[in-house]
Amino acid sequence: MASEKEKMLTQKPYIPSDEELANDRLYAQSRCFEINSIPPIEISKRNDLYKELLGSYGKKFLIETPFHCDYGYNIHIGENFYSNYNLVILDCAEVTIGDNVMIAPNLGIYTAGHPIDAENRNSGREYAIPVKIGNNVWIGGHVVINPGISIGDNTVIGSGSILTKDIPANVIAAGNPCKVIREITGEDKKYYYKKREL
Ligand SMILES: CC(=O)SCCNC(=O)CCNC(=O)[C@H](O)C(C)(C)COP(=O)(O)OP(=O)(O)OC[C@H]1O[C@@H](n2cnc3c(N)ncnc32)[C@H](O)[C@@H]1OP(=O)(O)O
Repeated sequence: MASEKEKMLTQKPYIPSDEELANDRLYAQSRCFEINSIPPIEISKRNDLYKELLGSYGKKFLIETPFHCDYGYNIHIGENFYSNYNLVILDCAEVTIGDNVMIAPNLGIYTAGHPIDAENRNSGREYAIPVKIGNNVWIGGHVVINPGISIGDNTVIGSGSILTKDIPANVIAAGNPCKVIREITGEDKKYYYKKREL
């Protein structure tokens, strides 16, 4: 019979209070506590702990603190990753982040959820669906990414957005719910912000 962890990792409903999963979370929470307690000047010590926690990572990354996650081993970040303060990743399923991704403060990536029906929900089961962020994506502050969402390459997500559906490549998307505002074109190469020329 599949363990609760196997169920979690294969997108089946699972019981998160299971002992193996509770121990895995305790390990990750303890690592996050250590990471968040390290003075910013000791950045290489902090990065060594991130490397022990994360599933995979590129040669260059900077994840400001505080940082919080559930398991760590389900998080895969590409080359040249930057996250500002207070990144929260509920990585019950895999969270795959491409190369050259920049994240503003207070992003929540939530792979997990609970059944809508109260009786099912009270049974203690939850589910987790992977999240995927492409290459060269910039995500503004105070964004929430729901379970199962993917964001295409080169896309910009506006501050305060709630992602309930996949967002394609090469667009600006924003709002609650997050929708495409416009495509990014060659014209954008001329400016850095609202017709301010580079
Ligand atoms: C890595 C870091 O730490 S970054 C530091 C943190 N910085 C941020 O979080 C800033 C994020 N920036 C934004 O959200 C910006 O609004 C951007 C980059 C997404 C868009 O900027 P612009 O291309 O200049 O878009 P522009 O201002 O022309 O807006 C176009 C339309 O989209 C709307 N819009 C733009 N941003 C958002 C948003 N975040 N939420 C909802 N609507 C938005 C505008 O109101 C406008 O609507 P209208 O056509 O009805 O008037």
